[in-house]
Amino acid sequence: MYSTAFIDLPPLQAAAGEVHLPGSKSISNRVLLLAALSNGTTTVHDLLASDDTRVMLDGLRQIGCTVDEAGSTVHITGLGGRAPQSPAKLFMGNAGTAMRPLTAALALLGGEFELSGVPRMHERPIGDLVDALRQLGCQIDYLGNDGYPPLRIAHANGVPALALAEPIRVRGDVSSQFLTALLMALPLAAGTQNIVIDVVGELISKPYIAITLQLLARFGIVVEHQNWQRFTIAAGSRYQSPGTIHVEADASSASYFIALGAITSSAGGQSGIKIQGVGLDSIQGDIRFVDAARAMGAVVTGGPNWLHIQRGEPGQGWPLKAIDLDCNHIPDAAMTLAVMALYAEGTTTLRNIASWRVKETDRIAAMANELRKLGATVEEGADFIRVTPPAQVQDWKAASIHTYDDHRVAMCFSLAAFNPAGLPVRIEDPKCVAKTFPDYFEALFSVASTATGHIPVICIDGPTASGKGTVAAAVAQRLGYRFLDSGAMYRITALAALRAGLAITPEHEARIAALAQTLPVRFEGGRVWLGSDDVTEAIRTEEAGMNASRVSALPAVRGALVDLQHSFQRLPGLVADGRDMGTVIFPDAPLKVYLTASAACRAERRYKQLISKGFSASIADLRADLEARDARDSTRSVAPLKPAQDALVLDNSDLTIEQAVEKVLAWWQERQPFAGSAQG
Ligand SMILES: Nc1ncnc2c1ncn2[C@@H]1O[C@H](COP(=O)(O)OP(=O)(O)O)[C@@H](O)[C@H]1O
Ligand SMILES: Nc1ccn([C@@H]2O[C@H](COP(=O)(O)OP(=O)(O)O)[C@@H](O)[C@H]2O)c(=O)n1
Repeated sequence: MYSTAFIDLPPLQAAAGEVHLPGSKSISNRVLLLAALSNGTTTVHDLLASDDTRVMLDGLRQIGCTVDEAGSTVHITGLGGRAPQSPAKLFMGNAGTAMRPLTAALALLGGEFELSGVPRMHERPIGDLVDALRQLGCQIDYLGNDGYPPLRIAHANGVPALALAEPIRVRGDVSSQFLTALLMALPLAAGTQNIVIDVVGELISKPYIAITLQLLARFGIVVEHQNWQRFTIAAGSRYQSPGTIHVEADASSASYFIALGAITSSAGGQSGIKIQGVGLDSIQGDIRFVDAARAMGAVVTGGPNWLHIQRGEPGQGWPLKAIDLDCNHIPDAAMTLAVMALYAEGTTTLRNIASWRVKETDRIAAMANELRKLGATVEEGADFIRVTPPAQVQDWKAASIHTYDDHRVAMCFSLAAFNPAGLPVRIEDPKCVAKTFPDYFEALFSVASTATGHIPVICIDGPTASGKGTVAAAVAQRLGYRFLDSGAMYRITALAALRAGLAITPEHEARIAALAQTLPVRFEGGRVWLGSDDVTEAIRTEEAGMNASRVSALPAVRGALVDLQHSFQRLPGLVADGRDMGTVIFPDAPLKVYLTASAACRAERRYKQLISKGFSASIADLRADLEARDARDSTRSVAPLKPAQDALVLDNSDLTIEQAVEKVLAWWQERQPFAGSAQG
């Protein structure tokens, strides 16, 4: 996940490959509860890992279900007719998909329970559900405000006799979750008679009730409905685990990759985007986004658990066709259409989207603002948005996209990075995607590509102990860029040579170079690996530094390490530190910094660094060593240490680390084209 203040997407050109999307939240929590109510053990694959599924799992453990977790696979042994463990106090966080169905299920299972959540949960209504349960004869008390959690289910002496002869009435026009809760709980009470639920008022969010019914069927419960107003659970219904169940990937999350396939040409010999985990027969309402994408020109094929998307042929599906669509059935995914409209010929109108105004943010206003920043012409109304793309390539603008703490704004605007003007796009507060898709940008980068020249590189070169490594790593972290510690390559090569019994001398140049060419080096989680050896500490000694300096003077070794260093230039960008990053390895880098400090200052820094790690050291010796190393690095014939002609020199003798980092970031920011950046 990118937890940076912003992420700059370089201009992207193509996309191809396969993505696995996280599981749907609605399906995940329903499946967990149904498994808990069933007989036998259910293996749930591809469960979404999120706060909301966490509270459900914890709650189920508390009431006596056995839950074994192994990554995204969870094994749950349900109650299967047993009484739940009670009394229990359950904390539901802010998960409506846990609070409501558990309240109904526990009321019908018997026992004494208190259910509470975060303060915001205590402001979310549950009165309509409690009214329906009380109507049945359940004893439920509010512990705070009437109509809201926290609440107590007071069935210590078992479930009271339930009034099932008459239809149970529940309101359907506030939240469909109340009906879902009853539909999942009432099969527990099905005896010799049918159970009937009548919806009062027009039922909203029918696609979510459809998900509930589909999943109930997987767990052996058949529910008939008449026009979504009357639901009948058959007499004798009994929960039965299906054994194994896969949680579908989130269909709303799929919309970004469907759009990606629709607007990009293929790359690297691969053709189109393949989405794993959700298919054309998905039970989620947002799968209908596929129809809209097809109407705009996308070529979509699919099977039971996958989708494949390709851009249409020029003149047929590309550029995209503008559409005029009622989006009431796909409110969340429709935001993606508003960004696809940037790649369409003509004006796209998305109608019947009033609900956008009351979501995470006022989504109509947000989309209109940000689309305009990119150069589009946008008209907005109470319940529609109309988007006309920039007229000419030169009318596109480089924009810093404000994301309003709305995951969907962040994800859909990333698609603007494929603009024909070749402009980068800044996405502010990228971590807001964590709500449904924490690794969204990683997934995007795994399939998107661009010319290497478009991937920005910041070079930080300089003498030993000037703070290059420290500053470069901090700059990389702040920008969400990758980090190349090129010195480590030489340190590892020297270590590998010595371990292979090769003294570091010119006679061994060819053999050491051959070794460097196939160096089995990996950088993972802050550790450095040489084959299966963790060499993180071994390469950091002063001796290892000296050996690195010697090995780095061998031209063939330098040549052998070029490709390895170039391979670090990947999306979204790179910060590289060393001696010749700006002069030799990345000569076209848009920012080169030559970081230096006085010899006295550097000797002292190194001294402190070594002492703090528990090594003994002498300042005088260190200074002599570093001056010797500077001399060798500066006078060697190949790639000597010197500032690149276009490097900005930063003497940080009198700066703190933070000041040096800020200076480099300020220089970087000056080079960015974003207008109106909030965080620049
Ligand atoms: N501006 C600075 N002021 C004070 N100490 C610094 C500064 N920059 C770096 N240091 C410290 O100096 C030491 C050497 O820095 P390092 O990044 O390892 O240098 P290099 O990669 O150039 O050899 C580290 O302990 C670091 O914390
Ligand atoms: N791009 C690079 C990086 C390091 N090196 C060599 O590798 C040695 C160790 O590099 P380093 O960056 O890890 O060393 P320090 O600057 O941290 O002491 C340096 O003394 C250089 O001789 C190089 O020649 N070219």
